[in-house]
Amino acid sequence: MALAGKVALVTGGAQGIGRAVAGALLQNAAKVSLVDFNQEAGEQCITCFNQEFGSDNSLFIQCDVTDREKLQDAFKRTVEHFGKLDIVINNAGINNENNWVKTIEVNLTSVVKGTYLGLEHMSKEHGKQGGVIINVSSMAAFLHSPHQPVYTATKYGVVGFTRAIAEASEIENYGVRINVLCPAFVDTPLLQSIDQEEKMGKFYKHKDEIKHRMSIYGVLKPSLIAEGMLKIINDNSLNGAVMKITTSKGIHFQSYEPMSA
Ligand SMILES: NC(=O)C1=CN([C@@H]2O[C@H](COP(=O)(O)OP(=O)(O)OC[C@H]3O[C@@H](n4cnc5c(N)ncnc54)[C@H](O)[C@@H]3O)[C@@H](O)[C@H]2O)C=CC1
Ligand SMILES: CCCCCC(=O)/C=C/[C@H]1[C@H](O)CC(=O)[C@@H]1CCCCCCC(=O)O
Repeated sequence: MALAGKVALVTGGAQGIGRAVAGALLQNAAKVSLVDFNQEAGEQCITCFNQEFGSDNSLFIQCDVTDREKLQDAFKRTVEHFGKLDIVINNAGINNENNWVKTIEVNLTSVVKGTYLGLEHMSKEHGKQGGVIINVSSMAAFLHSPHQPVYTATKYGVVGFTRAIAEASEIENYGVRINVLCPAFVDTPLLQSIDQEEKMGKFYKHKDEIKHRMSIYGVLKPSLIAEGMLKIINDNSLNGAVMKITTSKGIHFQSYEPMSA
């Protein structure tokens, strides 16, 4: 998919990985709608983007992705503003083992909802022109952490859901490619949650073990995740792909045994 003139919606786009991805899309002449609940970070981000890429190319929509009506409205406003939708990146995520219900809502339920909304606005089934959806999981879906059981569960869930719906898209000829990206540790504000007892809950006492893992595995730059994201968007052959990004192997793909039945 050539990026110039394409319209992307990025959840959690105001900071961290989402912001890096949005910046890379704008750099490649796409238009971007940032959907994020952090008003301050969103406004700050859009001010920078307007200065760097021109004021007609990005839009900030304040929205909590767990609010289904608001998320639906964010998709609608993006299409009204830019005239169409080509790319959806379901990236918003949190690390909160204390409020684990919220973690499931943000990291998994909202990704499912964002995928279905993406299909509603891009699938040939709905008379639209096709597109690409990328859901953000984590290497936690392959190397679980005893200190983040619910976060781990949501990231396993995102991989399973994405692979299954990608196959449905192929079978039903939706014209939408759906893939999942699994980064190892990335240098973003999310990592600060390790030092927050109110987020780590009873696993707070293990924070040094997580930090030890970080020192072993290293910490990636958000720009590398953006590079992986653009690779998925540009490669029209990818559907149901599970991209992993680690310091040891860089950008690579998980392979699976073909299903026998
Ligand atoms: N930073 C890391 O080490 C890794 C992050 N990931 C995943 O990457 C994704 C992005 O994470 P980061 O950029 O690191 O985090 P971050 O905390 O830096 O940014 C997340 C963004 O999502 C927004 N957000 C959170 N909850 C929201 C909600 N309910 N509604 C709307 N927006 C919401 C935040 O306001 C923030 O702008 C997440 O899904 C995370 O699980 C995956 C692997 C590693
Ligand atoms: C603590 C909040 C940030 C969580 C970031 C994330 O998604 C974490 C993943 C780690 C998981 O919780 C346990 C880990 O060790 C994960 C990172 C795994 C990196 C593996 C890299 C392997 C390699 O380099 O080959």
